[in-house]
Amino acid sequence: MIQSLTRNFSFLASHLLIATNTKHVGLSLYTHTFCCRSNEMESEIDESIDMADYFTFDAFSFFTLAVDNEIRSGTSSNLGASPRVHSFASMVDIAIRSRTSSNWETSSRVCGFASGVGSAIKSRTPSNLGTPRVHSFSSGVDFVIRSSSGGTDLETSPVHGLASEVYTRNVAAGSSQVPLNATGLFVEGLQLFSLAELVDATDNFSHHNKIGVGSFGVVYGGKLVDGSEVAIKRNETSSKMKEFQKIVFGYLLTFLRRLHHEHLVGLVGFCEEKDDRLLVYEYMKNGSLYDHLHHKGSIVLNSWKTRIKIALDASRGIEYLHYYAGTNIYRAIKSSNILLDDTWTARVSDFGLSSLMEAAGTIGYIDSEFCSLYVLTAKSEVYAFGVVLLEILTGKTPILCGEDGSTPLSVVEFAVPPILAGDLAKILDPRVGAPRVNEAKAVELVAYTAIRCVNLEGKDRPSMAEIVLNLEKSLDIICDI
Ligand SMILES: Nc1ncnc2c1ncn2[C@@H]1O[C@H](COP(=O)(O)OP(=O)(O)OP(=O)(O)O)[C@@H](O)[C@H]1O
Repeated sequence: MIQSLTRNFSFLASHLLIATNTKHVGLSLYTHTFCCRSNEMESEIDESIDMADYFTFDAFSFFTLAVDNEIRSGTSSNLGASPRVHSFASMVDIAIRSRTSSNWETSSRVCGFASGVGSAIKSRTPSNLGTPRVHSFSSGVDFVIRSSSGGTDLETSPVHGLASEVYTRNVAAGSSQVPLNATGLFVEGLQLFSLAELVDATDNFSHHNKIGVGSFGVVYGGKLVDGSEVAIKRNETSSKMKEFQKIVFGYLLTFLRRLHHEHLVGLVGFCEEKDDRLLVYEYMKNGSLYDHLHHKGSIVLNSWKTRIKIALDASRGIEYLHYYAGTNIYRAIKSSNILLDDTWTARVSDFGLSSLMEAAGTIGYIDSEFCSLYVLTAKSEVYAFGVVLLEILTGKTPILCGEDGSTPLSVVEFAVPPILAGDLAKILDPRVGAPRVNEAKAVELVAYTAIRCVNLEGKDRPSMAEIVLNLEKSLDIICDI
């Protein structure tokens, strides 16, 4: 058991390095790489590792959660019996903060931790993190990774000790399969639901309660015992996908629980029982922007002021993800992921989630530059948001079916040439009607921003901060009327 644990921990630590090595590509490609590389690693380390062994990934998540929680709590150890982990966590925190001045404050410490260990290992010189203990920890990880024999000296290594402690705690908590359930304490800020509670909330996941299907699984509307309405995403997917979701679930939660913003759809809690993994979100009563633009034809959206306000709300949510959450984990900017609450305030949903389930994005929103360079950046997300702005202006879907069997056209191809030619009126959604004289200036500013977002090269596109400024100006103009 001890050898197996150590072997698995080394396997997982190897993936930690892969994560840091691919960080520039973003999380979605990281997860893609994760899947591909995991097979290679598996055979390098021990061919007998099978899917059942993946549960230690959750043990690893548990560990990072515990460390992270310790760092944030800044109080006496929640781990109680483990002051060593507490002081280790503090040390990692200091190391991470001293290394960069900026967004570690708000970004995921787990990511920072991975980066720190990754670069210390790669340097293989006295630690560039400044603290020898971090370096020696990373050396320990390195040693375990490199050792294919599972030799006895691993039993005394700090890595083994940590892994062992994590494992013991999981078993002591009564669940070797679903450690996060047993340690809900460490998923601070999220509610842990039992499956029975969610069965009750959704009338046993009835067809009547089903509100959609996405890459994570089926979405149900439900009501909790306290009367609050929620949207519940349940992993009703293939068994292969379920295995993958099992691996990434803890990782996903560590990201999502940190993200709070008035223009993001909040994650309320989760449930993890046997093969079931469910995410419980705030309920967005008025559905998606996509549905209103392309299916429902809601009269509420038949005003330029409302459309610009929705665009601004969404841009603020994405700006938060880019700058304040310190991570480009959002790979699903599209109008179906911009949801509207009961006050018609737009909130971005699915951040993080789609990035784990998909490699690059949805057709129609994929950055033109990504198609040639295969690298996703914040500017790829700006491109996708530009497509959303064009949908808002034109009322057209991202890909327009060709008339009379002609080749389908993207909304970018449809809208950009007339805008550049100064013929904006030609492409505006007729349901809203031509902007009045004073409105025209505001709508023009949105159009001008949109075409900059969909520039072929990322360097010519604006930042999310500039987009927010332009949309604020545009809304100000229209509100002054
Ligand atoms: N919090 C929510 N409140 C209300 N409806 C929601 C909520 N989350 C999702 N939905 C609805 O459920 C449907 C499916 O959503 P989901 O986010 O799972 O997939 P998607 O965004 O359509 O696709 P993908 O997962 O590929 O991005 C959407 O049409 C959306 O309108």
